[in-house]
Amino acid sequence: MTTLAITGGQVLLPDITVTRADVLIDQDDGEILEIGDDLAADADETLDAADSLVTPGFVNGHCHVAMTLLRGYADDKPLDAWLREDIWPVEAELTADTVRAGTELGALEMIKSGTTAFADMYFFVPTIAEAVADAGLRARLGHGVISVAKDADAAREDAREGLEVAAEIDGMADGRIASAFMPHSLTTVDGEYLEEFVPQARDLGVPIHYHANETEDEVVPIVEEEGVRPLAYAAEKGMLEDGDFVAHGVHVDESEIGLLAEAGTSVIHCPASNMKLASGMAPVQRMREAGVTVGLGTDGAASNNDLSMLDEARDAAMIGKLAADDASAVPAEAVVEMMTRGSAEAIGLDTGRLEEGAPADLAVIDLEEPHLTPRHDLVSHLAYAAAAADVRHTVCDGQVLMRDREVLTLEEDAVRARASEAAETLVTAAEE
Ligand SMILES: CSC[C@H]1O[C@@H](n2cnc3c(O)ncnc32)[C@H](O)[C@@H]1O
Ligand SMILES: [Zn+2]
Repeated sequence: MTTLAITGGQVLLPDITVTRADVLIDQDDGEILEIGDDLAADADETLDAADSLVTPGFVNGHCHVAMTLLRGYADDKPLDAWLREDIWPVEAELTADTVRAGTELGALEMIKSGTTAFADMYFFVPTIAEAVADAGLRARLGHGVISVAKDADAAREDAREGLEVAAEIDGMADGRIASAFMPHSLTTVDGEYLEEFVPQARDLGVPIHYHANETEDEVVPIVEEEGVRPLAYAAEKGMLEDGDFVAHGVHVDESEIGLLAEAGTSVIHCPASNMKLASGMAPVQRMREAGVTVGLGTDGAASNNDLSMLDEARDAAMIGKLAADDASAVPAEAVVEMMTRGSAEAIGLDTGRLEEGAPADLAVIDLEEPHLTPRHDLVSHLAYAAAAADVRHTVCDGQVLMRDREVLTLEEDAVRARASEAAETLVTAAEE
């Protein structure tokens, strides 16, 4: 057995308390062996965590990782115009090569900001899976299915690809990669395709993930055409079951919150994207009080504009208070839970907690910074004050992905150069 000890740190435990301890890891199994005192002596390798906080690796519950290529490409528009006028035309020019470059850039950014697992909906998913496997991260991936503006054959082919990809990649990278069936949203995939393909996804045993209730513009047509709220419609289509997870859940009413809680379908809250696209404020406090599992996600880098879960945590706490008109709503403990165990449970990956027997996915945050001084409350610092640049080390599945701010699984300069070139190629192709 090869072991790794994280020594001298303060450790964030599953009950969101912090204790002084070392963490001993079995690198062969990728599991935490022990959390306790003086564990360095027996370890083959150590990572110094003095003056640092050892947290579970952050879990980004909803992303479009290769959209790093479109960071800063189109800003300051609402969702529908942004997608139709800017994003979808350029995404039509994506290739496996450009998606690989964008995924590597996103993986680099995630590792540098302490994220060890994420859920992702995009195109060229087998290529994304390979890049994720090589970067050493954990992910649940799926092909984003869209039927609008396609003829029936093309729409059915796209949905079939969603299922085939889910079957192909599930379990890749020694189980670090899982899959899901991912219809883009309830308004961009026609009901007939949901009726045909959702049961097939159930047969495959994968969860369903989709954008839901993100804007009012998405709610109104479903109410008008189907006579029910979107999540009641989703339930009718068999898309609201235990293990399923929706992105956004901004415009949900009490009846829909009840449906989510009853079904065991989770919500991934994406506060930065919701603010930037002016989509609205999700009722996070109400959903949590009703028993809905709420995770946190960045959405793509084109609507955020970064993939830092630490930024997302602060945004979630701030907007959660504003939405509830209550400064005690969505407190630090809640967002720290949401960015770790909450997202992990929502997307169905076994991670997000530091305890014996848990997967060894963690981040070490350097506390020796002016903005993290003094140290009254490290949970408060994680929610409100820590930033991506404070992450010193990142470990996933027992493997060190970043040591002393140097990423070991990706060559940073080369990744940035390839991504810049791919972004240029993509935008040029879209303009021709
Ligand atoms: C079909 S793959 C995923 C698809 O989703 C688009 N997208 C990015 N951000 C959002 C968002 O906030 N709401 C809805 N759709 C979004 C992305 O550009 C891809 O086309
Ligand atoms: Zn999204």
